[in-house]
Amino acid sequence: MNGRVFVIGLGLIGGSLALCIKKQHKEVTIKGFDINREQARLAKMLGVIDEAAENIPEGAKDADLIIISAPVNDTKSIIQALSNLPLKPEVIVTDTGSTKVTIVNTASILRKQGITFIGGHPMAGSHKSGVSAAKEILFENAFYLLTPDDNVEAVKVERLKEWLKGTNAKFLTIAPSNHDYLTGIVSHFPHIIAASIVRQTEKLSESEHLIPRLAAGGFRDITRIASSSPKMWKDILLHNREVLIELLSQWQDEMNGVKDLLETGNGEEILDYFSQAKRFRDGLPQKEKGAIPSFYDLYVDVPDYPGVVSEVTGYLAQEKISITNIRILETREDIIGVLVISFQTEEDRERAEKCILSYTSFSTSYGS
Ligand SMILES: NC(=O)C1=CN([C@@H]2O[C@H](COP(=O)(O)OP(=O)(O)OC[C@H]3O[C@@H](n4cnc5c(N)ncnc54)[C@H](O)[C@@H]3O)[C@@H](O)[C@H]2O)C=CC1
Ligand SMILES: O=C(O)C(=O)Cc1ccc(O)cc1
Repeated sequence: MNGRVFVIGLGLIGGSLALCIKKQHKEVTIKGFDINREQARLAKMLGVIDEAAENIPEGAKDADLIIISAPVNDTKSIIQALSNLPLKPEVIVTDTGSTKVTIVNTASILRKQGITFIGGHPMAGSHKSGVSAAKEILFENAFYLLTPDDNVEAVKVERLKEWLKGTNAKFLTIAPSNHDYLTGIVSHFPHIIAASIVRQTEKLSESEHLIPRLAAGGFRDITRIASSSPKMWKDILLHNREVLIELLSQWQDEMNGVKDLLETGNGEEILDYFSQAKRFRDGLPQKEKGAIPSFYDLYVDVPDYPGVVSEVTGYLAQEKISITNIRILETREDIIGVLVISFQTEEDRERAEKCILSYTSFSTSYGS
């Protein structure tokens, strides 16, 4: 496709979408604007956008596609600002916000002026923020939820999907309220729980100084998302209050149930509690990237001798397999047990496994 794209909010998601669009549609010109001039400057320097706009009116006036990728409350104000501007009549305006009801309602102001707004939410990301974390592979295989109104022509939705084809995401159309309910369950609520576990641990560590050093492995896995942008999550919680309040009530009942199990000390029921959780967790589709994306992790059981980590990464480098992350699961402090190496694609993980098995006798697995 040819034309002009304007991205407002040049962070992780806006930057990644700009990269995807440029990869697929080489002829387009991508302009960007960020309220934080440093992010805009960085976006231009990294080649994420072609030009930085001075302000929203300048970037919006001749755009064929406008993508708003700011925190959800700022998205509301940006929609309001766009509604006061002369836009191309055929422009498509979309957003990437993690909530949809409030945003889609706010966008009725654009619809009244004959401007097409299609709510969007690419359900992949990370706890990192900012354009420097942007990558064109971020949305590969992830769900990309779209919430067009009934009066949006199907051809416009198809055009938006064509613009976003380079994401290699799976598009799914859904009603805004259903969106907020479902993402409340699988994405927003887990963020509250992760933050609450970290906060409880922080309080307890005031009197137990060993806690931060012991908080490895599972603690880090379950709390990774507590390192996400506080501003972004403040906005999301405020937009999805009702759903989250209901989920919190259910969670409190769930926790009271666990407390009862502990008080009665019924081993059979405790076993059943964990077994049922394991059954559902193990049954989740592994190839699917959900709201909480998994990277393609390879677990390598390594013996503990000096240089074992660089030995493994050296083999991968020889075969030109890039890794996105590497960490050590410690079974005992200072003793390497398992290396967890993350890859961007499933294919890279498979190649890496073959490579490690051919050079070493270490055992490997995909975890689950
Ligand atoms: N981080 C994630 O994993 C995901 C985030 N989202 C949603 O996408 C949106 C963007 O998130 P990220 O890119 O992660 O955040 P980010 O923090 O990396 O980037 C947001 C950018 O928007 C800019 N911004 C804020 N107000 C602005 C305004 N009025 N005008 C222009 N720029 C403005 C900020 O300066 C920042 O550079 C949010 O609505 C978020 O809920 C959706 C999917 C995943
Ligand atoms: O880092 C993670 O695992 C996330 O949870 C990413 C994420 C954040 C917000 C979304 O709306 C969708 C995905």
